[in-house]
Amino acid sequence: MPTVLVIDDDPSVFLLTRKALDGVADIVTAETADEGLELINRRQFDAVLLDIMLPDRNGLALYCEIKEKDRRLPVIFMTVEAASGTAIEAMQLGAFDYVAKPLSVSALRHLISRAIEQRELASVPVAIVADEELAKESGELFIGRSTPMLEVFKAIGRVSKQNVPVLVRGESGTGKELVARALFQYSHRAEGPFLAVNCAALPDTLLESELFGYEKGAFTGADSRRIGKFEQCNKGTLFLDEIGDMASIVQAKVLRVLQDQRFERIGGNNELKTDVRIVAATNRPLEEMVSENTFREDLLYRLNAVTIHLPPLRERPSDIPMLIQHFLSQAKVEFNKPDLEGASPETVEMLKGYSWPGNVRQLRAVVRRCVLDSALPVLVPEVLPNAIKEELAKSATQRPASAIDSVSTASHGNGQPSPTVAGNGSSGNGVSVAGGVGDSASGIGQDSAAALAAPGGRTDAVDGMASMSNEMPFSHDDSDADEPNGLGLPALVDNLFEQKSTDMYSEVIAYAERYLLLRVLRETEGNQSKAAAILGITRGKLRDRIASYDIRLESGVRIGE
Ligand SMILES: Nc1ncnc2c1ncn2[C@@H]1O[C@H](COP(=O)(O)OP(=O)(O)OP(=O)(O)O)[C@@H](O)[C@H]1O
Repeated sequence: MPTVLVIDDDPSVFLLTRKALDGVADIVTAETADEGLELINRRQFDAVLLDIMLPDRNGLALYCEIKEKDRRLPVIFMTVEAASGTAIEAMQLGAFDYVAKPLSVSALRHLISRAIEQRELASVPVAIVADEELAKESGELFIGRSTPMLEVFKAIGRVSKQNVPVLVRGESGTGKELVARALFQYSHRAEGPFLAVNCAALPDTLLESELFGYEKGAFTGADSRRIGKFEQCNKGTLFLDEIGDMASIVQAKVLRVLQDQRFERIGGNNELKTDVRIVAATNRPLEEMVSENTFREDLLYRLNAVTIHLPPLRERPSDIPMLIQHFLSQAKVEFNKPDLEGASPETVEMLKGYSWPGNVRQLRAVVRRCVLDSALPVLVPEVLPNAIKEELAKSATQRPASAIDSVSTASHGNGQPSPTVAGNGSSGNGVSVAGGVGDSASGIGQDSAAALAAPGGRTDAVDGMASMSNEMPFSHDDSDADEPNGLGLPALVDNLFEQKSTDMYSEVIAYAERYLLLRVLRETEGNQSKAAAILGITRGKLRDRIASYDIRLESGVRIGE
């Protein structure tokens, strides 16, 4: 049974708490701060109920001492005070909750049960570590290690130094503006300006003057000449977000800039020249809009010479742990939460399982909200928004049990392990580069892309998460008789004794290794990159091990004869 420490000099509180927690937890009591601290030094508690006004010390001061000993211990403050100041201070310090006396039995029972439950959930090692150092070095990182994101990074590398317009497509919140910034940062124009205009945010006439400027007297209210973004951005990069929302008159003018880099200010006769690279973004079906005559076909052809597609987050769940770590680390620094340790394995699993309709922007918002809401140093599932819990609960009831076991993996026709097996249904071809841009310039290859996304240390925590989320190999129950299920280990050892083996060590290790490889490859649906990440070995080493155990990635992951 869990144990709750109640520190209060009012014996009636002991009685009440005992009644409230009957059958839920044992109670240990202390009447002074010193007595309470001494008990905490001697033994483990699952929650503390702490009075603010103690005879020998202020409860808030004692709270800080308790946290030094055990920062995961949930502490609930009690007070008779009506002033809001202490409540605010207590919550700022990271108290689990704050209740006013007189206490209600049922509310107290509920609150302490919740604290005990969270303490239990938070008592596991964190799956993802919130790392202040990462936040300091990361700045505006563009994160991704999934195959489609590596394709995006490679495409940025291929085209960033080419002076061509780029069209970035993808759902809202997938990082289209980050692509535009990366294209700018890795271009010859990096010393020039980068300006962004959201075409959907401005009415048509305002957008036109924003982009092209106007002369004094061009229209009522134009008291002086105004320089537009195309002029301001000379020798730089202009990001036109939501280009599908641009009115046709503005489309025509933008087309002219794209064709010969010339334009006039509104109300002006002088033809002006500018040298601007345009990166445009949209989530709208521009081809359909062309057939409906709401978007100019010639502008679409000009813009989509190079197109970069950003995949939605649900198609690249392997990026989620790294993104969580990035946002957690940032929030830890920004919200000044030095005690924040990270996210529990269950929380990470839940975040990985959600569909993220708002993509990375939504994930960022959720992580930040959780950091703000969490009273414990470890983010546990309880702090997740209801929308996530509800969706996961719904999909858990709908998922057929057999789905978990089905492994379908691509392979080369020759039956050899495929070096690039695509998991989770994503094509791995997130980027299409058309016309005018050769393959020669490859500024950001796989390695630099990973470096761009993942400064040192980050992957360890992510790998730690992945391996923790798996079952222990030898307890895995696998009914397929052709494959080792780990359960035969004791029998194997017995057998080897019987045979008077002189090579028991390598035989047992080989058995365990084969089982482990198979289990992890099943888990990743044959995706070797993911498997290598989970195992904490390089892909080369994994390929080598797969070959040496003759594991074939065919319609299922199998170990050969
Ligand atoms: N891969 C990523 N790594 C780190 N942060 C990301 C990533 N993708 C998106 N973000 C963050 O998510 C938020 C939304 O990104 P961004 O504004 O680039 O999306 P968008 O696709 O342009 O959205 P919209 O279409 O709504 O304008 C930003 O805070 C951005 O920094």
